[in-house]
Amino acid sequence: MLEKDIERVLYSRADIQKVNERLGKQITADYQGKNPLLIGILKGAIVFMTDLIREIDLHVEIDFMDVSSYGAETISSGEVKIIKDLDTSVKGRDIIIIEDIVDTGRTLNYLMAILKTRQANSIKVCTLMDKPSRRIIPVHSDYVGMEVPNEFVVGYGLDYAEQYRNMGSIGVLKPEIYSGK
Ligand SMILES: O=P(O)(O)OC[C@H]1O[C@H](OP(=O)(O)OP(=O)(O)O)[C@H](O)[C@@H]1O
Ligand code: HPA
Ligand SMILES: [Mg+2]
Repeated sequence: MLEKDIERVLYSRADIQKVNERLGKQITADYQGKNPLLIGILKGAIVFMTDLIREIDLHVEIDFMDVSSYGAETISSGEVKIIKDLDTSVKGRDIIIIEDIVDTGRTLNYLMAILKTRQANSIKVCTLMDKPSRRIIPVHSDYVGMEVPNEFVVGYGLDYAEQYRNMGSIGVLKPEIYSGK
């Protein structure tokens, strides 16, 4: 039903699962003997994060932050604010920020600036998708699932006007969806 609004599927559920397995193995290898704190960035990262953590064969903890810059538009307003802060102290912890997508880089840049002041032992970033063609602020991601073209993508946690987060695949919407038909 949801996929009828999709013009082009970029990644199927099976494609995404393979990416999650690869990222999970990398993180498992890199954090041997550690107990990383995975910080999911609401709301987009939740679907990815729930699948990714089950591919990590380590003791991990999870927490969430909501730092929002987009309204119902597909273009960023440029404004970033904290909607929900962490419940856990990151002092001395090895933290991994979990994002669904890095687009302009504004959200990640803001998050890094905040988290760097909190004395974590290490800070790394794992993003399912990277859209480097849209970057406004240079940011570094340590684990990247896939690079996506300069198109607005939905599904697997990513929304258009809060819809399509529950679609299993990732794709590009038909233009008529934006024009309200
Ligand atoms: O690199 P940027 O241009 O900052 O864009 C990336 C951010 O935008 C989206 O979140 P959004 O603010 O839409 O909130 P949501 O996750 O609740 O949809 C996405 O989940 C990233 O957090
Ligand atoms: N889709 C959904 N949400 C987003 C995107 C995107 O391509 N880029 C930044 N937030
Ligand atoms: Mg959004």
